[in-house]
Amino acid sequence: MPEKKTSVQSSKQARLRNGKDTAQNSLKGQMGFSEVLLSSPGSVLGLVLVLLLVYWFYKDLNSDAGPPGPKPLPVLGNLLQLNMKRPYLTLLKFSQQYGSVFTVWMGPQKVVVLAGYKTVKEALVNHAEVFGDRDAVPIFVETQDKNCQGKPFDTTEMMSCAVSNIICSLLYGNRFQYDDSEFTTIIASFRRNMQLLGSPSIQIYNWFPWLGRLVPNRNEIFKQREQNKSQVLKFVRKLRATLNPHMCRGFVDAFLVQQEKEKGVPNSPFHEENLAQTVIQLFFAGTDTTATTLRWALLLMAKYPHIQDQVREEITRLIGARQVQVEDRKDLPFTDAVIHETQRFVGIAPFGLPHKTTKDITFQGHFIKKGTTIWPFLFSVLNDESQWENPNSFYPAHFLNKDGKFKKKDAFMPFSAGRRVCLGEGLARMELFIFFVTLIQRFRFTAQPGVTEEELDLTGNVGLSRDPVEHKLCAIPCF
Ligand code: HEM
Repeated sequence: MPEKKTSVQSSKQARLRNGKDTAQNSLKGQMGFSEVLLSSPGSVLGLVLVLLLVYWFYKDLNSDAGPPGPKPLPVLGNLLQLNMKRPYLTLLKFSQQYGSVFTVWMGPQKVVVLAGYKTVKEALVNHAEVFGDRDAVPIFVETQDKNCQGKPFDTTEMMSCAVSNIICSLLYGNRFQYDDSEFTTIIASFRRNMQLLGSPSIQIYNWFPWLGRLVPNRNEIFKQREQNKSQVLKFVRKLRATLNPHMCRGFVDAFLVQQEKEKGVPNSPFHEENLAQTVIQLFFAGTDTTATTLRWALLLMAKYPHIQDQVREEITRLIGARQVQVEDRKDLPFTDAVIHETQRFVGIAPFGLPHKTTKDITFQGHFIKKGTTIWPFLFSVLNDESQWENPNSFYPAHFLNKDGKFKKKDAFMPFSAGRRVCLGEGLARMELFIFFVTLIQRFRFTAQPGVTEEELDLTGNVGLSRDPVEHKLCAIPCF
């Protein structure tokens, strides 16, 4: 495959990813800490009082030894230096300044950030035990208890429904029609929760959990969580009523069968609360990540139609119109490379999830205390210049050798690595392949009329994950 066709230099994207965007873009893109607080005037007075009260508590913020980093302010830490809409850009700049192991203070919370492939791999794989604990995220802890016919459409709902149905099949042994109001209500409620969880005010809440009810989105999350839980328990009741222990329809059935066996066992984990939480977590972890990656993939295909043509040509040549199977992956190296490059390029989970050290460790010459919050900075691994030829471009050739065969890359870590590697990696990879091939087999994706390919925006918004900015695409049937 000619290199010219697969290397797409997106200079605007490159500047953004390097944190050197124009003044105009950074003004547009930045939402400062103070702006977020002032958007909720009722909380300002309370916040000032609380800040004064806790000042003495954090006054020795600077005295803790550990990896270097930008100088923090008392209580606020480094928040004022942080681009709240694109925090990964600030962290990339810090990593250039302070090296691959550095400290930032997210308000009063000390975070050690691990940046770049070599460092993240050394920590998560070579020291898997020490860096393998999950750190608690306050908002998670507290809430634990069409047919478009070529017309422009927002890909969000369609993708969420398709991917959620996979999780529904695994959990309930059942999938839903896209117009089933029970299903669309669940999807809408989960999506709203995802938006709230990724909102700047909830990020601030996670650093200052004592703000509690002053953060309005937190209260809505609690309400949504309760709704999600009662919806899940409603499904569980239906499944319990028709349970056949000899024919499990899905995870919930298997759980209920085990619950029956453990009746009377003290402290058995097989109780209703655990079941509801597990189902909710699998929905959260398994829907939005995969659906958003697929939305990015289609957006990239609309942006770079010559790459889309190459994918379709390969699919048509090798599997034609028949239904794709997982085993076809090995025969579709270019398609596989495009999917991998999509995941690398978009870095859907820029910071992974927080980890915590299980004991004191001296890592790359820096002392890190037991119990320190660790951020494996996956975005920096997926953009590490020492590992990727064109880190700032959408360049499927990253995953192809000179003969056009698929080439594995160790620095491909969108699912993280080590003890806490994504539980759903195998499922997600399967879903991405089957959905992507099926969609490209049947439709040509383009920008909506009046929007040029150049105008399709690849900037992305970071909440809980890195989402594409709102956009519409056209899906034109290929036959
Ligand atoms: C493109 C899709 C996906 C991406 C990019 C992704 C990425 C990640 C990442 C970066 C983590 C954090 C790992 C760490 O802490 O080091 C994670 C954790 C997790 N993921 Fe995924 N994920 C995806 C899909 C899924 C799916 C489909 C499921 C389930 C069905 C799932 C379930 C989980 C769970 C349960 C965890 C927590 C594991 C733990 O705490 O040990 N993920 N994922």
